[in-house]
Amino acid sequence: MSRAGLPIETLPAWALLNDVAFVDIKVVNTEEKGYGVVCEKNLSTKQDTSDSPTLLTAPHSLVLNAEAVQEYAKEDKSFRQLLNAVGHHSARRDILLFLLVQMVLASRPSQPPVGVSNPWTEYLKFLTKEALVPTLWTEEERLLLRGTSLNTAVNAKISALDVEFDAVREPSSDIPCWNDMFWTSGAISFRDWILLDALYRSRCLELPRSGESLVPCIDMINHSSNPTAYYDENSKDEAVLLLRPGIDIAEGDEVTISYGDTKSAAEMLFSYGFIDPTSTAESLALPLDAFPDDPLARAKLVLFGEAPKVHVARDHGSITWRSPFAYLMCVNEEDGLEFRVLQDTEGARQLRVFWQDEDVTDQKADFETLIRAHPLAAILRLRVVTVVQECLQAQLDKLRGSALDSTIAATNPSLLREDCAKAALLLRQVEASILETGVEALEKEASHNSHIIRLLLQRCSLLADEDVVAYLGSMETAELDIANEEASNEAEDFS
Ligand SMILES: C[S@@+](CC[C@H](N)C(=O)[O-])C[C@H]1O[C@@H](n2cnc3c(N)ncnc32)[C@H](O)[C@@H]1O
Repeated sequence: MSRAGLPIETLPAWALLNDVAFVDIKVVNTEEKGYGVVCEKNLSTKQDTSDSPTLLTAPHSLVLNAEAVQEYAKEDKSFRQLLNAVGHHSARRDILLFLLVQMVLASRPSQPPVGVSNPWTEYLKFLTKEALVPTLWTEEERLLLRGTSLNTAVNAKISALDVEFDAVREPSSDIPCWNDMFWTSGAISFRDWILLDALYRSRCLELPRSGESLVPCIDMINHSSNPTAYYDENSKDEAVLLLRPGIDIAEGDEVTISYGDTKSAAEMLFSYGFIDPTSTAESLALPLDAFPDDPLARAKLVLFGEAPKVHVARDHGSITWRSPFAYLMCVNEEDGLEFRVLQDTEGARQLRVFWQDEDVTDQKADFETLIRAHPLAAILRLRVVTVVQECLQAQLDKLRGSALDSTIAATNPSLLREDCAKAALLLRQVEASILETGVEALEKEASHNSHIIRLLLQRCSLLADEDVVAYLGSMETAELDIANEEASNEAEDFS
């Protein structure tokens, strides 16, 4: 759907009409970040201990959240029909449906109306440049993400959006005007739905009282790791932009906020379409597969209830990791794990998990603590460390095995936008570096753990236990293989 655009120079007039107040700041076209906000005079909060100066105020009536969507629906019959047919699923989906209606209105000013115009219909015309989030990358560009933690996530998101678009389209066929838009004229496409999702994700704010919301004009503020401003809601429920304390900002300087200082490079690229190397937390999340030969794998996955992951983070060079599922994955019946299906008082069947005969269903994500009292705790922990290490190593191998140069060489360069290639390269470098440090740290942790186990076993004469000996034996063989490999690599070093 082609959306009409409005020049940014007309935003002050829109703001005036809709009670949005800009104080000493204005929206400009920046070089690389699309629109942004700059100061119109020098401002300082260095000396002043009074309240932070307000730079922008937007009335509560313009804050677009789930509640506001319900209010708009009261005024607009065709939107209400659409919302009742396919909405009330989540705040996000309701807001996307509202934006869809505004997008239709903005693109078909002379056609028979679907929906009622409101300030958002015009405001959308200022947002013509979409964030380059990977769901909007071409298929060729998405190949640049192979081997990164985003590869599966982006493809899964596109599939989920496809399912969601169908769920929106199907019931709308019973409403004549929407049947025409979605089916007969085909004016609304899947691409439009992807665009709306990207727009929402890259501009959504978390307000203290209104929750997940879009706020016109405050969504023009770009991100920095050294932000000069922050947003909030005041006592009149207006959304406000405030200068941070202890800030000196000169006329012409950009005013920035933080989009989240704990977001990883992959999360920043996924949600906002850029990676700021100075501000991303050094972390990544990888999917973790259950053991294919584990007879309890299905029960463990059902009980766990969310996609199993390994989270790795690096802070000042040292690695921390977290993977609640890895702990559940590494315990079995012989260790004291048991699944039972129990019937509650209303007759519903529930999957419960028992550890050492105790119902620990409520602690399913904390087997790290539960295993501590087990006589073979050190061995269980070693299993987990090995699983996590293998997960990181497999990801590193994937990343190295899909080098960016060869992907670019195999693709028609005119099909790749420079910004996408640059962002993919940066993501690959960041993730490879974290994975390398992670694999090294986990190797050390595994070898330290097996050393401790050996000492413990010697002390307890547990070496008689055949299973333990066999397990340690296989660990040792693997370690020996690595050592031999290293020795043969060294032999090629003629220096
Ligand atoms: C909330 S909007 C900010 C206004 C936006 N620049 C515009 O033109 O409408 C967020 C988008 O701005 C861009 N952006 C914000 N901060 C950035 C930064 N530090 N570097 C590059 N792009 C940035 C990204 O495209 C991001 O998805």
